[in-house]
Amino acid sequence: MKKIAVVLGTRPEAIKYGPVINALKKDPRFEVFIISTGQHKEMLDDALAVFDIKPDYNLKVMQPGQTLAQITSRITDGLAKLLPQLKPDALTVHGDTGTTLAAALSGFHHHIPVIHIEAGLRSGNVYSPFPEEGNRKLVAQIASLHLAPTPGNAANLIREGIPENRIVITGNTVVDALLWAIEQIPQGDNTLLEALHQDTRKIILASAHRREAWEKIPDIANAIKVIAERPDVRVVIPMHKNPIVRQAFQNTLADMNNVDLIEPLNYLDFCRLMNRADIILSDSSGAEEEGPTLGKPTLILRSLTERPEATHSGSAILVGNSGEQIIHHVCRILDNLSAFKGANVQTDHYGDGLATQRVIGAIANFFGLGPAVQPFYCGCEMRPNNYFVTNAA
Ligand SMILES: CC(=O)N[C@H]1[C@@H](OP(=O)(O)OP(=O)(O)OC[C@H]2O[C@@H](n3ccc(=O)[nH]c3=O)[C@H](O)[C@@H]2O)O[C@H](CO)[C@@H](O)[C@@H]1O
Repeated sequence: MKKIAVVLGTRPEAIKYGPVINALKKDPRFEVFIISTGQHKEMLDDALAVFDIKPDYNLKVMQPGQTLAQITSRITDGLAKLLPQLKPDALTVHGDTGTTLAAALSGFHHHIPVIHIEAGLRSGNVYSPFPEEGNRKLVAQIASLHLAPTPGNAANLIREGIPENRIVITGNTVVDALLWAIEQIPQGDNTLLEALHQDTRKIILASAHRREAWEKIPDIANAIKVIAERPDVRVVIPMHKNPIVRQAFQNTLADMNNVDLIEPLNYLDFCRLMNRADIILSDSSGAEEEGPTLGKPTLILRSLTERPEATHSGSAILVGNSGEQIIHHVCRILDNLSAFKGANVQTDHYGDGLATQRVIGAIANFFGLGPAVQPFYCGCEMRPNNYFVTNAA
């Protein structure tokens, strides 16, 4: 039996790891230790609870106003105490957060093979997103096994000199989490969600929270205000816990009666909300993957992305964060919704719901405990819809 240390610290890591942790726990070939760094606090615990997961260890690094240097040093320090006791055969990290980089570095320091899930995403600009692009590039240099969600992600790694036999294309486990979540029967009442299902207006799910967008959030909020003046729309904004983000939305939108400024939702309710939405307008990486998977017109509030599959096929569009562009694109899609719904929009850019199985298979194969895995192939290049491109004004 191989001992696997799973390290995570943020809400999106919990969501994307959820199905993987539960599958690893059921697999008799592995013994799993879940180590939370606590980089996000409440949001992480809420997301883990959805998958019924409790960390075995918590490094509790979160402190108000902490710097990247402090996060990194507290995590490496905490793991330096824990890893020699646990003696794992491998350490898994996910994506590109501060937790990801610090945990990978700790694995390296202790000569423990690092398995990188969601490897190979690249925006091409090391400072954008910051620090995530740098984090994932650095982890690629340390990892022993690279689990790339898409063929494009694998190609990025090969271009950087990572040996092909260390890369497996798995699909993204967020698709597995999402497909599972929308099948779940809602627990408890969410009166807003019930109301939205009865509401005949067009529902826009909007959010923005990225570090690089903080100073633009007032512009984004002003653009949403203009859009919300249309009588045929209702805008729902689950606000991130960050006070800068909340203040900017509240200052501009608190008085609008067709804008709902709400607290973050648990993952199951958030998936129901995405499923009800007619348009998703967001700078969240999760939304970039989840929106196109649900076949929703997804407008990305960024000027570059490390997830270009949906924008290449035309199922999503990069609108940047200038108010004028946001208003233009949202109104264009609002006025063409029936055409979008009738179009054969590609939904399998990021996965087919079998990524977890491939991730577990690839880890087993890495240890010689199972056969090689058949890679995920999304056919992105083969089936462009170009909905947004052909309909661009
Ligand atoms: C700061 C940070 O950690 N950023 C990372 C985060 O970005 P990302 O911007 O996606 O992070 P978010 O904190 O928005 O989390 C997104 C996830 O949370 C869910 N959700 C969102 C709102 C809500 O009210 N309830 C809820 O459950 C979404 O369905 C999604 O799965 O994850 C990405 C991987 O996916 C990484 O590339 C980013 O570096």
